[in-house]
Amino acid sequence: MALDIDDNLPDRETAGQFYQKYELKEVIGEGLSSVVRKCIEKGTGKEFACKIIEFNDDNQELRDASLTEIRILKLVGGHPNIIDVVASFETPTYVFIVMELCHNGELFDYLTTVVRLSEKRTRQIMSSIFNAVNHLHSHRVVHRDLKLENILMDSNMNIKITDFGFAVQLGENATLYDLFGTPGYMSPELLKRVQNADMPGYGLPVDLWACGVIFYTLLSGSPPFWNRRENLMFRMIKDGQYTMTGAAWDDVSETAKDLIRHLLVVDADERYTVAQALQHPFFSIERTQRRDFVAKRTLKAHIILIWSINRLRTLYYRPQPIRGKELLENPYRFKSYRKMVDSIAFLLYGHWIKKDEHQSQNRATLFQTEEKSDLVRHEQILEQSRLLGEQSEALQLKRQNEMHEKT
Ligand SMILES: Nc1ncnc2c1ncn2[C@@H]1O[C@H](COP(=O)(O)OP(=O)(O)OP(=O)(O)O)[C@@H](O)[C@H]1O
Repeated sequence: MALDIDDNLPDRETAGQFYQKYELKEVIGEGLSSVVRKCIEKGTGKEFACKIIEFNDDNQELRDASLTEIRILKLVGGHPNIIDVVASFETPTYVFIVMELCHNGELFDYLTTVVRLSEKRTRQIMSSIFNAVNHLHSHRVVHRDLKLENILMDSNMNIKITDFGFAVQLGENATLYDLFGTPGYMSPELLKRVQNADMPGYGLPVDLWACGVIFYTLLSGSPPFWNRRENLMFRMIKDGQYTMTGAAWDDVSETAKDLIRHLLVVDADERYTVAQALQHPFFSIERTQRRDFVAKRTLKAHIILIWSINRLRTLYYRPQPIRGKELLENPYRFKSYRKMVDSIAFLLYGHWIKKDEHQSQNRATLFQTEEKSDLVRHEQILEQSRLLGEQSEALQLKRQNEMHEKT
């Protein structure tokens, strides 16, 4: 939603240099320490995003951090999966970072609309993320805040890593000690170090842990580590306590799960590096599919294809019988009902719930949500269930009629 663009705009006198070149437009995002607005380059009419960081005399730390962010962005710029910075401006009270504009927003919002992604789409996204991380790590830059909200999508749905506010460039053999990041994505070694000064520092592997969390969340629609009580969630992280069971994982390949297991490894020395992740068979599936023409294999593929089409057709005309008792015990077993339960849960809670046997996790509460079970919601739920029920009955009837016509 576009906010009033005259609210809290940096004044034109102090930020004259910026205003000579750009015109600020509506707010498109907000962080803890910044506001991001759309802006137009006056000479060309091109659209960009502008991150505006405001600080006062008491907050020189924020100013220094913003300047480090710009330095790092310029150092790693030019990679197709890292946000491009086109200009930056400093005044005594503001820093402006002008970046390419990502029209399709955050990966987080995209995932919220589709609930979870196919393995194929996840492969494309994770490949882009790992390629970007590979580029960062080749410069010894550790991002420290990789998460779904910091991964943007441009107008072609290409992935762009952004928000380098916590990023640092490590010296040779240097390690880090401070608490930076977002709770659900923090690595065990970072948490252990913060709680115990005798523990060694942390480094590049924290980004691979965060990649594991993102990977897991894309495939299942829920985060691997979640508990309403943060200290319990931190315990789960430190123990590497997560599962890949439940309906969401049924059709995920062993290859994908194997890569997740190599990323969510508590011991940072045992965890995959980004180079190892990129070499994993999960990413060679598409490469191996592009093989040379072999007549026997092609014939076999065609036979399987025809068999599958016939099977699908049979399934369509003869829908799987739904037994009442089974439906009551495990509605998720039936695809048609899975969607209905999801929609009702979404209306009730205002966010997606995790569908595993414990019913204990949900993705969005990790990023704060409130239960929205007021009267209006209940009305909506009843209406939604009624409509879904009608739709399902109508579909069954239609199929039966089609069956009759065919026989
Ligand atoms: N280039 C861009 N194109 C489109 N939207 C953007 C762009 N850059 C940032 N945003 C939006 O603005 C939000 C805040 O930006 P960013 O994460 O860089 O700010 P921040 O102050 O560092 O945030 P945080 O407090 O989460 O660390 C992003 O999550 C995104 O929704």
